[in-house]
Amino acid sequence: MTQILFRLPFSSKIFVNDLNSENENIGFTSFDTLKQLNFKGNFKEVSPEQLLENQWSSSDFKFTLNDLKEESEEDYIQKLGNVISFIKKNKLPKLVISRRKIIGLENQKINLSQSFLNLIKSYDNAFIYLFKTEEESWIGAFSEVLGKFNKKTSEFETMSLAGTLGLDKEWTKKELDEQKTVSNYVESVLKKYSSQVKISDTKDHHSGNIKHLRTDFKLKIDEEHLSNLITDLHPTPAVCGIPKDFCKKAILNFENKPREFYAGFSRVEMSDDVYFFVNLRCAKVYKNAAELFVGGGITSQSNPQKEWQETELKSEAILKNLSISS
Ligand SMILES: C=C(O[C@@H]1C=C(C(=O)O)C=C[C@H]1O)C(=O)O
Repeated sequence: MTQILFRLPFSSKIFVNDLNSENENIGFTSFDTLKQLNFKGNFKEVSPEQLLENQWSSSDFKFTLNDLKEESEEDYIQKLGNVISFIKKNKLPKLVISRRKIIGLENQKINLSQSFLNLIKSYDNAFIYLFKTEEESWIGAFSEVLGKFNKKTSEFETMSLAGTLGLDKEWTKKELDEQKTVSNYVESVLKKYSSQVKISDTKDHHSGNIKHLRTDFKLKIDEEHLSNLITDLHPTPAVCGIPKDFCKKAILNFENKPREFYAGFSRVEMSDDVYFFVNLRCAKVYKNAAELFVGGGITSQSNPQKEWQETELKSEAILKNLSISS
């Protein structure tokens, strides 16, 4: 059965699609935009207790991950060395590279309903979701907004989110430049849609054990331009790079497999607002394993060892909330 559970940022309500209508008010688009997955049904609120009455477990899935071998730290660090040479040669401000961390589940299972509830408790500011179809299941929790459109006021909001450090560390030029690249890109796209774009100061954005730099943008747009604007914005240099198409090709060459829904985006239509969230801090769950997708912005200033550690830190966002048992 194709079902999705979700909770919007700063909300206490959990929704499930009720399968009773043909409406498709929630869906996901893959990073390369070639795959779309929409869920039918109206949204029905459910309580945590109701969720736990009918628990989703990885042991009920039929799909398995065939190749459980993951990219080693050594291989990833070596690859990042090549990425940095490529960035220098092509004078790229930034290129986002990712990997998959694999958690094998030999004689173990993940209680996905409980994991979803754990994520809700951990991340008040995040969009949290869990879905399963006949072929795949994903779970994710992150707070990066690609767009939020209010149907009554026509106000559109987005953010530039980049740069990653532990909570106790001080920002350096590397992260400030990296985030500025994203802000400049977002501003240049938004200016095509309005001459009045409001831009906030840049501030810290906390996400569990790490922090990012964030700038907010607001403007008014015609509703008919919403989907073009989203297509224009995606993928931002927070998940891809500059120039966009050149970096998309480079990502395909450097990464071993397509990103699927990782670094793509979701669309959630509620009565007043339409939300688009960047799908980061997420995992694809199989009967025998979970694949955690993690990446980071690489620049000519990057230190490969630190970039590896950054992906390890990011993987904890989901990993420490997975309810795994034998
Ligand atoms: C690419 C990821 O995160 C993105 C990249 C960041 C960075 O490079 O510092 C920070 C936040 C996200 O926009 C990820 O979580 O996998």
